[in-house]
Amino acid sequence: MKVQKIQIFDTTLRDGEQSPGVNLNKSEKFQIAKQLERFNIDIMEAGFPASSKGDFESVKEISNHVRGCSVTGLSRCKQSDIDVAWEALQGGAEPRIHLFLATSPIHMASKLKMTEDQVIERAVESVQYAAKFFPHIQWSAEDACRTELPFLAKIVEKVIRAGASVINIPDTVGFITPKEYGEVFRYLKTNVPNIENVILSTHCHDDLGMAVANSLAGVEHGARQVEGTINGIGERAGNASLEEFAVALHVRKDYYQCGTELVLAETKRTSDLVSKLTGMQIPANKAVVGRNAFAHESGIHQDGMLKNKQTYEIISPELVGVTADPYVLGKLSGRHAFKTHLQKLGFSINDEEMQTLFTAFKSLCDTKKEVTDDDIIALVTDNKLGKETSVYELKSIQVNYGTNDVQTATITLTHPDGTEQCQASTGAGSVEAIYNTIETMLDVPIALYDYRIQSVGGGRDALAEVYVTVDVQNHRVSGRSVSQDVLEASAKAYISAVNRGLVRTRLAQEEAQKA
Ligand SMILES: CC(=O)SCCNC(=O)CCNC(=O)[C@H](O)C(C)(C)COP(=O)(O)OP(=O)(O)OC[C@H]1O[C@@H](n2cnc3c(N)ncnc32)[C@H](O)[C@@H]1OP(=O)(O)O
Ligand SMILES: CC(C)C(=O)C(=O)O
Ligand SMILES: [Mg+2]
Repeated sequence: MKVQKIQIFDTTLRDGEQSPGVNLNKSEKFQIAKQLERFNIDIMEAGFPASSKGDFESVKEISNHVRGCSVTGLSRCKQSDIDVAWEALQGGAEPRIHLFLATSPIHMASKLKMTEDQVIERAVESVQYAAKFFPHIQWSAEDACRTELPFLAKIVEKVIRAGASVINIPDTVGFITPKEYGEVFRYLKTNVPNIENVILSTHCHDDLGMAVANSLAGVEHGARQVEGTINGIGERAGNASLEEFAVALHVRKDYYQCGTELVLAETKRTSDLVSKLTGMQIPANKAVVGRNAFAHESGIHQDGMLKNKQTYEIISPELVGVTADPYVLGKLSGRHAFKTHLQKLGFSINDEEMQTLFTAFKSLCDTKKEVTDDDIIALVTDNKLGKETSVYELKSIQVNYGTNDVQTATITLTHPDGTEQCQASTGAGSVEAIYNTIETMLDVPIALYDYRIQSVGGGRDALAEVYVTVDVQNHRVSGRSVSQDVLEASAKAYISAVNRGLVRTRLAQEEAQKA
């Protein structure tokens, strides 16, 4: 099967920056440009040089330093814009200008206040003027998809004759449907002489959620360049999302018989960088790059995936550089996924334990939105602890506190072997004094990793809820306790984490012996 190459024209740094609220500085634009180079895009629209001094500087810097692709800048059909664009782009490897002029009746009459003939004349003279400097000229018919087709064909013919080598057909307001967009390309191909000598390009906006579908329809009807942005950012509802487009072509190569030369493994990294620097968050359910794009939560899907990934996965996450665990445990998960997750955490569980743990897991899911690995470890260790008598237990606690005193805690603890011990130690604060005292009585070294406190309920009689995370012999475990008293809750949470840590250590030793 012969696969036709589709050129990727990335306009994240121009149309993407037109997203309300996005304002990239020179260094941020440069960082994105270097990542786009690694992504191996074909053409990078680095900005609109005549729009501001800052954008001019950015385009110039990118054009001088990016070598893996052709760099372009947007320009109105205006000599002064073209001059500024040449100044910014001339140092590049393959300088390219992107000229545009609106062709729809509403844009010509209301915005440009020009007749059809004046628009043709302006477009032609601008292309001819730009051709004195630039080896590559792209010309765009802004609002092409609301333009009368005979006029569109007429102006396209004239600008090709004037020297444009790429003709872009933007759906500027995201209005067209895939079938109609395909028709526009078909019409131009049959009505414009010499059109086979130029590259036809798509540029679709997502106002009706059809930007990627329209781009694909353009490709089906002869477009060989596709414009879009990373994460689909851009003016209003944004542009065609390049990662969605490229992955659609890759996965459905059998249908489109076309492909890009993007390094798809760089997709996630590129998307994350653009999201971070633009401040535009990626919706969790966004195709290809959303947090949930490769995650399976429901039991039937997880079971299918565990038996054969192809049951529910049409894109392999590795293809686009995603490494996250695809199985999300939640209230809709089933036993197969739960057991597999336990195995991944290093626990082999017999059928009887599995029954108890799965029931405990389901009731935890009813009360907690997100069940983490820490929660699952706590479930397993608590299940063991429930049957254990050999644990540390807090018998009594007394704290001596005063603003001018050294804080001292006196604690009585029962050891796993049943013996009782009483110790006192000091600390910079009451909680530290408690933890120092407990540590002097433990047989294993403990490192406190995290301590959090919150109140449960309101008013004077609110309860204190304390979460503690500790490291016990290379195992990170958490403990929790609720009490009317902050210090008692702190001590109990700590001891609960220590007990879990000891069980966790022993379970790991047992697993190692089995192996
Ligand atoms: C569909 C798109 O995405 S097009 C790109 C949109 N991007 C931007 O506009 C971002 C950058 N723009 C800017 O910084 C400013 O708009 C500038 C610097 C380009 C121009 O600013 P100003 O000179 O103050 O003009 P302003 O933006 O208010 O109006 C645009 C002018 O350009 C004219 N114009 C619009 N498109 C074109 C074009 N393709 N070719 C020639 N003239 C054009 C308008 O008719 C208007 O002219 P007028 O002043 O004679 O009425
Ligand atoms: C400048 C052009 C190509 C554009 O962004 C549009 O028409 O949407
Ligand atoms: Mg646009």
